[in-house]
Amino acid sequence: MPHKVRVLDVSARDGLQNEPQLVSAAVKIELVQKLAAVGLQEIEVTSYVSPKWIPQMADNHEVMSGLRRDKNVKYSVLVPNMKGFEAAILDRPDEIVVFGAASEAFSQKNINCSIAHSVERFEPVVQAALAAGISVRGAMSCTVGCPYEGDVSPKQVGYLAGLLKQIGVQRVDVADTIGVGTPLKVQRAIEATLEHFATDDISGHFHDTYGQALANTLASMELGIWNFQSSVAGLGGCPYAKGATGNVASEDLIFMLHGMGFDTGVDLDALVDVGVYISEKLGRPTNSRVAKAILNKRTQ
Ligand SMILES: CC(C)(COP(=O)([O-])OP(=O)([O-])OC[C@H]1O[C@@H](n2cnc3c(N)ncnc32)[C@H](O)[C@@H]1OP(=O)([O-])[O-])[C@@H](O)C(=O)NCCC(=O)NCCSC(=O)C[C@@](C)(O)CC(=O)[O-]
Repeated sequence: MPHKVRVLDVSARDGLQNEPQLVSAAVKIELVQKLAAVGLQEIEVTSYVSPKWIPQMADNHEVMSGLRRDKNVKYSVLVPNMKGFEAAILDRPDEIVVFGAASEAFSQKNINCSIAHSVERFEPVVQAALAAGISVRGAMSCTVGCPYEGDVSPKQVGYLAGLLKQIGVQRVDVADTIGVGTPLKVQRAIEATLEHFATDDISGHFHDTYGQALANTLASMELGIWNFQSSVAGLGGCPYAKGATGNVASEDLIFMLHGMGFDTGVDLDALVDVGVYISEKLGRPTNSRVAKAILNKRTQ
């Protein structure tokens, strides 16, 4: 078991990117500010991708430049290529995220190129970011299962992790994009990643489609992993992973971690209110079971 944990909230990016109705930049800014105010130290804010592919993220500049930044918070953004990097750098993110996939089919659907080509595209982005003093994370989608190919082997995960390491990516996310992972499969994916990255440099990013995300979190912790990503109110999904639901809810993850005696630095009650804020803006109830329980208790 690790001695500490860190939670990175991805709701403003992963959580909202799949929403069919455009959410205003003002609401996104408010969401990010509220997440920082309740104690989250890492927040994924937006992505600099093609607005034709992901219209919800077209306001990336407006959102990033509209933030009142907290110096204790690391603000990250997704960047798929140099065009995205050139736009992102104007907004001075603390970290950029290049995003690849362990499955060829998902790579093609998501970023319109093969795994090998994606890494060629990432290389100058990584070099430019590091030269500018910006940290670089690599997201690895479909590390246990792919919506197009089915099971994904640890060998495929190790292949991508090795390529990302070679081009200078500093830390990586092991993502279960469609939430089909179960604890032992997730451990195999993490072990394949550990051949290239240190325990401290690996995060778990688990979608909760089949209700396995917390079990997968615990299984990752058994391997010493202590960085996890989640989304307030359990928002999220990728437009290229149909049927997959949101990330594990930040409220659920933090409730579990607090229950295990970890200090996340996050005020859970206040985080529940952030989930209520964004859920009301989206016009539907929260997906977080912990938030529902806390809200029920408040009305008793
Ligand atoms: C990667 C590309 C851009 C390649 O897209 P492409 O069509 O192959 O690229 P292209 O270079 O041929 O350019 C085509 C058009 O896109 C424009 N373009 C090109 N690049 C950019 C850019 N950076 N920003 C803005 N515009 C851009 C470019 O200027 C051109 O515009 P046009 O001349 O047709 O008007 C495209 O496929 C894309 O944007 N895909 C979006 C992928 C995405 O955002 N997916 C969701 C995030 S990943 C995820 O959710 C998974 C994760 C991370 O959460 C982990 C997990 O759970 O799995």
